[in-house]
Amino acid sequence: MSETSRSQAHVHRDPPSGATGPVGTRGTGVRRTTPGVSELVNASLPLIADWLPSQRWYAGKGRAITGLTPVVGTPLQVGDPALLHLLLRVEHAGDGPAAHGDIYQLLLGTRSQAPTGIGQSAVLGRLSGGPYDGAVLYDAVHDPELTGRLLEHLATGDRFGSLSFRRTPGPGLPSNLPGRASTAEQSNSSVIYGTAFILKLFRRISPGTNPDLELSLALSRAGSTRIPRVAAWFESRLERSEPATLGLLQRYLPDAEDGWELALDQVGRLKGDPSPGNFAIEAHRLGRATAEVHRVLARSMPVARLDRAQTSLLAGTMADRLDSAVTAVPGLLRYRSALRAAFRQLADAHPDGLPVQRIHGDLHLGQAMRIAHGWVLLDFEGEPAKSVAERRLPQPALRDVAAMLRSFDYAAAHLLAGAPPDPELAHLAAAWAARNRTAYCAGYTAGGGSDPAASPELMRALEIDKAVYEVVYEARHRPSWLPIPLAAINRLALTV
Ligand SMILES: Nc1ncnc2c1ncn2[C@@H]1O[C@H](COP(=O)(O)OP(=O)(O)O)[C@@H](O)[C@H]1O
Ligand SMILES: O=P(O)(O)O[C@H]1O[C@H](CO)[C@@H](O[C@H]2O[C@H](CO)[C@@H](O)[C@H](O)[C@H]2O)[C@H](O)[C@H]1O
Repeated sequence: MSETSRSQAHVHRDPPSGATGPVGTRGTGVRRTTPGVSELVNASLPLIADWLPSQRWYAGKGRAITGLTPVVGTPLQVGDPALLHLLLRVEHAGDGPAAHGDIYQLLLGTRSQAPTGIGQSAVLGRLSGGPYDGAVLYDAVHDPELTGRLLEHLATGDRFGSLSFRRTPGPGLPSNLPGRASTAEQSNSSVIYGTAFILKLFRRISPGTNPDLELSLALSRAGSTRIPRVAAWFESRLERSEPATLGLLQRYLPDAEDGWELALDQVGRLKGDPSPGNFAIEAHRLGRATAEVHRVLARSMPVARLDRAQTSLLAGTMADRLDSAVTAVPGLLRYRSALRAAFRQLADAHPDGLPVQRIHGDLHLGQAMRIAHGWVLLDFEGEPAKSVAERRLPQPALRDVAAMLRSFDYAAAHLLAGAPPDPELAHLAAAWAARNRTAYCAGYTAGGGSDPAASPELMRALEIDKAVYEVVYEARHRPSWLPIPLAAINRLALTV
């Protein structure tokens, strides 16, 4: 923590409310306070406060931490190394009086010496005081022995106080695989077990079932092969609310190729290759796969029809999101009236309302993996910036289509980024994006999805809404990428 935030933060050193028994209490649901857990948690808090803001998955960047309060601390292994599972409430300067901060999931390892090969960024520091005085505290995601422990708990369906590990029916899970931390750029943290499984540890925790688990389970249960099969998950009761999903174990796809990487490779070939590959065939297949997933979701989860007033409300939500984005990124102000007009036109174009259903919610090329039998979709969590309640609302299925169209645009724009202006290359990149966007929409329609071309006002509003989200996302996480969605906003505003 910086000196400023350290002086403002108050660290609550009360024992975590759910501190549960040592490993010996597994399976019994018995809760008793383990001697030393609260001392370990308390000794960890100052190190956590320093380390948290630099984590990619930490959503409070730019806001000073004003409080850290342990919610539940569960020792999953004692000794050297020890493994502590911690749910921690983080409060920030500027949180309104009704806000209760954000809850984060931490898996903390302690050892007398840091594990070999662990990167500096995974080490929080040396503990001072408490039962592990002098031991190194680190992010246990990077310790294969300790992540192996988690797989054992998932395999046996253990329970530790409020932590429950749950398996789906089917073949048993191996319990002796060490886990390695994934190096993918992501919003959470993942651990890969051999070539068999991948465990996503959700970092910012909300009460209730995470949409990624909810939708992946619905698709798995419906027999869909368009997602990696769900094998297990774990959850915890937070205060008195329904259990919050903490981790999701799915089949790992070891030979899968990431759609974003494939697209960048194809776009890169536009630079001077006389016979660039034809990605449009893949874009078409991806459109079909998206439609297939939508059809299964529409069969297995609730669908509805927004009436006229609700459609206007949907357009109003987009306008509200634009207004907050303008506050965060004032460069959007000059487009505001054109974009608001596009949202009004969406409502006017659909006087009879719109069909809605559960959707992916944050679809892009990086969420699509190409395996031998075709495309598989990942990460049904929705946009990380939205509340879980918002992410669970049924939406027009074309929202996912519009999001993927933005991704083709991103891949093309990536080719031009940072290079001197080259009108010929810009033309080739724009043509690449247009070709693949068209192929994706054609595949979506051929796969039984509703034809995007039949709803131009809706598609434009959805694409604008996504680009507005991206402007804020890039300003916050990757400022050098901000010109990509801003250029799209400029282009879309000119069509209104
Ligand atoms: N089942 C899987 N098989 C292979 N790779 C995967 C699998 N699930 C995720 N990945 C890899 O991990 C990355 C991040 O996963 P994702 O679910 O999108 O996490 P996050 O929600 O944290 O962004 C993906 O882009 C992909 O490269
Ligand atoms: O995959 P996440 O759930 O972490 O999604 C977030 O990060 C994405 C970037 O990794 C971001 O996607 C944006 O950048 C992509 C290229 O990196 C591009 O293909 C997408 O179209 C664009 O939206 C996503 O918006 C964000 O929620």
